[in-house]
Amino acid sequence: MVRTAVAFSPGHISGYFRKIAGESPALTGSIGAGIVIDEGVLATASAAERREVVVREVDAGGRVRSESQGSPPLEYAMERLNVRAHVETACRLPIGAGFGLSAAALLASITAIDALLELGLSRAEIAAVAHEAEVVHSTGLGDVSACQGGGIACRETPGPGGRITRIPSDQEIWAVSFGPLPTPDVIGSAEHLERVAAAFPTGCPTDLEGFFSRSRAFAEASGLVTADVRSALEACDAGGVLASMTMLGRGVFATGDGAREVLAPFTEPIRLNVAESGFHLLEVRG
Ligand SMILES: Nc1ncnc2c1ncn2[C@@H]1O[C@H](COP(=O)(O)OP(=O)(O)O)[C@@H](O)[C@H]1O
Ligand SMILES: CC(C)(COP(=O)(O)O)[C@@H](O)C(=O)O
Repeated sequence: MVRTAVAFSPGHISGYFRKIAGESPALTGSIGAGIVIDEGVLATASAAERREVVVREVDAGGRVRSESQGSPPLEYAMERLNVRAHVETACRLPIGAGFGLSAAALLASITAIDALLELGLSRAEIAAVAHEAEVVHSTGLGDVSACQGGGIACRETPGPGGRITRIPSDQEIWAVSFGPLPTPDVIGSAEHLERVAAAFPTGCPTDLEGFFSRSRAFAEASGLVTADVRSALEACDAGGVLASMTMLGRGVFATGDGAREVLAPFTEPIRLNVAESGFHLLEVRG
């Protein structure tokens, strides 16, 4: 039997963020808040002579919807660790749509590689490599920080070692995705970042409602709302449903009575729960 290690990381819907630029990738990141979600990325690592990554998007029944080879941030992380491995990732949520899957893929894959090759990395070391890969590849700023634990996470200082407060919640979250919004296009643009910084709300939320109101105010002031997102937000407003835009994706997330019904006419809503915990190893076989 081939020896494999399997790990999971939750994804993260960012509600609002502000880039904090530091002198190195480790000191660069974002502050802001988001929901760590129970859907994310499952990574399976096995021994290989080269660095190989297979990325799969699967449906609710586990059937493969799309398959591709390679993941630049993940290959960067393997290079940084000076290891070779074959990694397969699987996710049910769409990639690039603001569900923090690049960070989840990194955290799950590095955790699996660490177990497979018995590298002895601590959680903080896994998060540090994942965060550096995100920053270097402009695929995220605060998702790795958030996905170290569960809840509605408010990041008060940048980087995976930063100060984070977490509020647990058993409220259902409903999300729709109209397609990707490439993260590098936004966080690599000085103009976008300036507007995003000016839109940043003050203080950390103390409950889900406070998180939604801050997220929505940010989305409106950020200039990032697209026409399809606008239509869904207006429908939520008309139905008295708390909602905002998935940062950074062309999507909407909502909560409370009627959220699913209001979003259903747009495209199939996805049901999510607030995660209870962060990335973790599931098993080592063989
Ligand atoms: N499930 C995954 N497995 C491997 N790599 C991934 C995965 N999801 C995202 N990535 C990497 O991250 C890049 C997209 O990053 P980004 O636009 O930030 O997506 P997201 O919003 O889902 O985090 C992809 O091109 C790929 O290199
Ligand atoms: C919003 C974003 C910069 C990107 O998030 P995603 O597109 O999901 O990778 C996130 O990392 C954050 O700092 O809040």
